[in-house]
Amino acid sequence: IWRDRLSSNAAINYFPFLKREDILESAQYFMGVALLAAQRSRDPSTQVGACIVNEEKKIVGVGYNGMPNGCGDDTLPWRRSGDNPVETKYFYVCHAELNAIMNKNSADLKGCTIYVTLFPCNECSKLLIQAGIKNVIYLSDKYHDDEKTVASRWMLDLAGIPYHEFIQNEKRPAPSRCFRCRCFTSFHRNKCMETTKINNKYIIERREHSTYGR
Ligand SMILES: Nc1ccn([C@H]2C[C@H](O)[C@@H](COP(=O)(O)O)O2)c(=O)n1
Repeated sequence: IWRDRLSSNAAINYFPFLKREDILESAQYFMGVALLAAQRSRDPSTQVGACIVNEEKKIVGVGYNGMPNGCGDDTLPWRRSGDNPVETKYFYVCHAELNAIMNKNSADLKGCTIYVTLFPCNECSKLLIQAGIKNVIYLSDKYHDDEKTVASRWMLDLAGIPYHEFIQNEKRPAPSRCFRCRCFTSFHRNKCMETTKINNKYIIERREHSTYGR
């Protein structure tokens, strides 16, 4: 019981190999990066972020929707509709996926996964397919029934690229704890490591103990 009451600072002295178990999952981290990137967008109605991750789970490209470089955020229109389509944003804005691909910091994107806050449109899916991206994880699908999205899904299906909605992991399972000492170090779930400090040195011994009685 007294170990339960130790502050985490004190606990690390008694259990030098103690590590945090309730860390951010990798998928949440990558979608989090995409959401953060989206906050850089100047689009007043829809901000989109994309994060491309390679097979080693390394981030290799991040982007958000914005006007092309050098074209000026204050010059081109941000509105959605107008008498003339030339006066709307749609002819100009670079999508998050395009920017994430163009910002890539690796030789190619073959086998990568893209985490994107909005389902890719048909133009973006063409880019993703041609870039060799193998998996799409999206957050919002608010244009699900638009013709562009229907065409997008068709192409992704034909190219054999799976797409999955990102599911927020709201209720995480409690991290496993040692039954006896209640520490969070999963590898000794039933094997408690007793640590004693003798002559300023930590002596660590493993003690088997039963799983009953917490
Ligand atoms: N997969 C997508 C889809 C759209 N975008 C960008 C393009 C526009 O800036 C904005 C959509 O604007 P709305 O029609 O909702 O006013 O989102 C993107 O980057 N990636």
